Amino acid sequence: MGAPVAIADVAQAFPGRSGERLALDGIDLSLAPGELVCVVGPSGCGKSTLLDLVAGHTRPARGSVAVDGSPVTGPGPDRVMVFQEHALFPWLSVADNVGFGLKQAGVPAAERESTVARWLAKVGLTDAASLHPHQLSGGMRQRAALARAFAMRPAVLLMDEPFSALDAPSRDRLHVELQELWRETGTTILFVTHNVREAVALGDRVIVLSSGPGRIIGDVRVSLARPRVVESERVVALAQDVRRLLDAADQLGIAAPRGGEDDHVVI
Ligand SMILES: Nc1ncnc2c1ncn2[C@@H]1O[C@H](COP(=O)(O)OP(=O)(O)OP(=O)(O)O)[C@@H](O)[C@H]1O
Repeated sequence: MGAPVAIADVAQAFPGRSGERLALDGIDLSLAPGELVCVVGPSGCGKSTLLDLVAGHTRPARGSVAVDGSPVTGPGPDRVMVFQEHALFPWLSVADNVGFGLKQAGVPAAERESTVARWLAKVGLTDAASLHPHQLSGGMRQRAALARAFAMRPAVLLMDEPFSALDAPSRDRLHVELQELWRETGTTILFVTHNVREAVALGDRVIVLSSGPGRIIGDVRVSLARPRVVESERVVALAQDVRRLLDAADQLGIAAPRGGEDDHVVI
């Protein structure tokens, strides 16, 4: 079996005003088993495009994407995505949402029930099992989405800015909870964010992307003790180093994060 994620010389292009426009170029990235890798970069640098390629929603214009040694040719239950918007089904209870993927995968009812109960307990939603998504807070909804994703035991969990819409206290709590769930399950995670501190707080590595087209300009190993929080002094210091990388790329004209309102990268 190969690396959980192996991306080799990938480019992706989309139709632009004057022909094809490169969104990603020369992307080489491998994740080790159980690694939590964060990808950070300015708005439009291709972070979601990268996740879509691993999820199999799109095929690369060039290069290859493989998961556990098999080329990605389309979506599959081995790759589960968690989005900024929770994407829970509003007409299903929390328990049925968490069990939805298991049901689709043909897991027998008894096993499904015990798996759902276990995951609801892990994310602290046992008492909310019969509620519907509109009855939950934003943090509870994202915890339900996490439970649904982890319950599938994916080879790779793909996370696209899952906590960006939350208030700071909920986000901080979920940072710690995610690190606990990740440690306990050994899941390989590819986590996309525009928040540099979040990337440093969560990642074993932080992959820094430039934009226009998205290229890897940094691969920063983070070896601080866990669980980490975004306010920790050492996280803030390392986030500043990453930010300097982005600024240097900007000055060299190979990235486009400008300080100011339009700069989507936050620290
Ligand atoms: N389906 C598509 N058709 C045309 N262009 C696209 C498509 N998807 C993405 N793009 C373009 O590719 C580039 C990268 O987009 P992508 O959404 O991956 O960036 P991002 O880093 O995730 O941005 P953000 O942080 O704002 O979510 C952008 O210029 C975007 O306009």
